[in-house]
Amino acid sequence: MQGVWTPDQVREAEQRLFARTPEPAVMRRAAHAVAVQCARLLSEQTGGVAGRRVALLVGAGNNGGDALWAGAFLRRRGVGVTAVLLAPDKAHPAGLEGLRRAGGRAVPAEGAGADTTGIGAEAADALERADLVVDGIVGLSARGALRPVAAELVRRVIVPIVAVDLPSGVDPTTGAVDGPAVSADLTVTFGGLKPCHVLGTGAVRSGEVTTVGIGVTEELPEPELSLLDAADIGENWPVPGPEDDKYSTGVVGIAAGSATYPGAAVLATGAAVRATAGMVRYAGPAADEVRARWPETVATGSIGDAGRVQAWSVGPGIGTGASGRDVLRFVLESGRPVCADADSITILAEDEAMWDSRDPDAPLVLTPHAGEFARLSGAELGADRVGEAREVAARFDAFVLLKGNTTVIAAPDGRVLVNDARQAWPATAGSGDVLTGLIGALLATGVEPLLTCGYAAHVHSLAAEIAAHGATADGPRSEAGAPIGASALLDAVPAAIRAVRDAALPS
Ligand SMILES: NC(=O)C1=CN([C@@H]2O[C@H](COP(=O)(O)OP(=O)(O)OC[C@H]3O[C@@H](n4cnc5c(N)ncnc54)[C@H](O)[C@@H]3O)[C@@H](O)[C@H]2O)[C@@H](O)CC1
Ligand SMILES: Nc1ncnc2c1ncn2[C@@H]1O[C@H](COP(=O)(O)OP(=O)(O)O)[C@@H](O)[C@H]1O
Ligand SMILES: [K+]
Repeated sequence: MQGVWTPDQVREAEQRLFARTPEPAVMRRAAHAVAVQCARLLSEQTGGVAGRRVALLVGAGNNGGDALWAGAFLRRRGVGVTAVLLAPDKAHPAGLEGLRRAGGRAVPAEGAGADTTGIGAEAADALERADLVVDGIVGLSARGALRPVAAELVRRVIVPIVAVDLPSGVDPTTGAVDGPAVSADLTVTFGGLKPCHVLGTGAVRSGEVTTVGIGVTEELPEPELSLLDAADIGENWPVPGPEDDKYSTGVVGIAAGSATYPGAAVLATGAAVRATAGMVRYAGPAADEVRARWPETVATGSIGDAGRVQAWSVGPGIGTGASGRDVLRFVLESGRPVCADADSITILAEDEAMWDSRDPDAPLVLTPHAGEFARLSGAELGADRVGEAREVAARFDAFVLLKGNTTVIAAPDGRVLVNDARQAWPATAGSGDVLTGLIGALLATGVEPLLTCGYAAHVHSLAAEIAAHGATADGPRSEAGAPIGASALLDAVPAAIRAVRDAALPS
């Protein structure tokens, strides 16, 4: 499990560190780590370090200070370093002095010989000749997108960019980008990951992320968010043991689909069949279709005849009319853990009385996409997906899995897990039905709901990736991949489970 800390948590940890280690020494540690990574990248990209050229984009604060000190370290390794100062009067004085002492030079971003964009001739020249650019424009104190001059400098860069702490222009707390921003090849961050490295567009803009401790890590509190590793999941994915039978490994009920939408039933049921070893019961109007596709399922036309289950997945394709409401009421009253998806979320959002059916002691998982989330919360989803998911989870005393490229999972007690898909292949109709089936199956085996959602989201996105890139049985793995449908995603679920379980094997 990897922790993610908010900018405020990191700042407070830094203050505790400064009581032991003076601030300039901490900054030099941070800058040295940036320089080491720059040298590595220069070496990989150009075959050497000495004699190469680096341009530093330097803003008004300590982030710019880090970049200037990193430039001083690089200068000592024979790199030609030019700092392009966005705010020459405010550039970190000690860093600037350090760079100059080491033989580096500094030029204003808006200097003499400016063209119509306002960029000075020396700054333009430094960028044109650079083998690598360091982004020290703004760090933890960033607000909003890059301002015009910084945006113009960044637009001109055609070589790899190393971001100091985070890619400038990305919101540190939400990962949102609402205008020009840096796209880094590598981000060197300090103390621990911040939300912008793992959420939304920020995760993409960060490129490869390297975390260096610089003494801050030891001072950090409990993380604000966590990411699960494949090994965490593989180690705990429920598989049958010698004493198990089909009941002890969990019986899940799937209440999904309708005459109009039998596919939702087939996909959700199939996911449950593939996720865990126990038994899958299906109840609903698509019983014939489900039986035909999944003969191992115990299928019935009516929810009242479904039989005993340890958890329910309800919602995909049930409709929001009277029959859908009856089905939802039945599972909420069952006292079993419930994963409520799709139409059942819409019903819960519209009909306050439906909540009265809920057994308050049974965990409820809600799996909205952005539109369904807006119905629940009462407003369009904003940039702060973590904050909003946490708020809705607390309000409804439910586990909320907010879907998207980055899936945010919030527990009612405030814990948050994040799954970054790092690709978008699951963005296909019916893939949510597969996720519902995975979650129900894990809940039935007794996995704790927050972890259930984390495991399911990870395996779901990994299955999509495996399917898109070609499972081994289909031939050689493709680097580029191709679009998939939800059925292909479902077919790749066992391969994804095998991959996470293999990741947990002792090496
Ligand atoms: N406190 C310390 O000594 C340490 C700080 N560190 C560095 O310091 C950074 C934080 O430094 P600061 O708090 O001084 O602030 P930043 O360097 O993040 O920001 C500086 C200033 O940039 C301006 N700014 C905000 N948004 C902008 C935008 N969109 N475009 C252009 N300018 C914008 C603001 O006026 C802000 O005060 C960290 O990200 C890290 O890189 C590291 O050196 C570790 C130690
Ligand atoms: N751009 C994307 N990148 C990665 N995953 C995505 C993206 N868009 C959607 N997903 C995932 O695909 C699934 C879609 O679910 P949902 O919207 O309920 O679809 P449906 O109702 O058609 O089954 C969710 O697991 C979601 O997290
Ligand atoms: K930066």
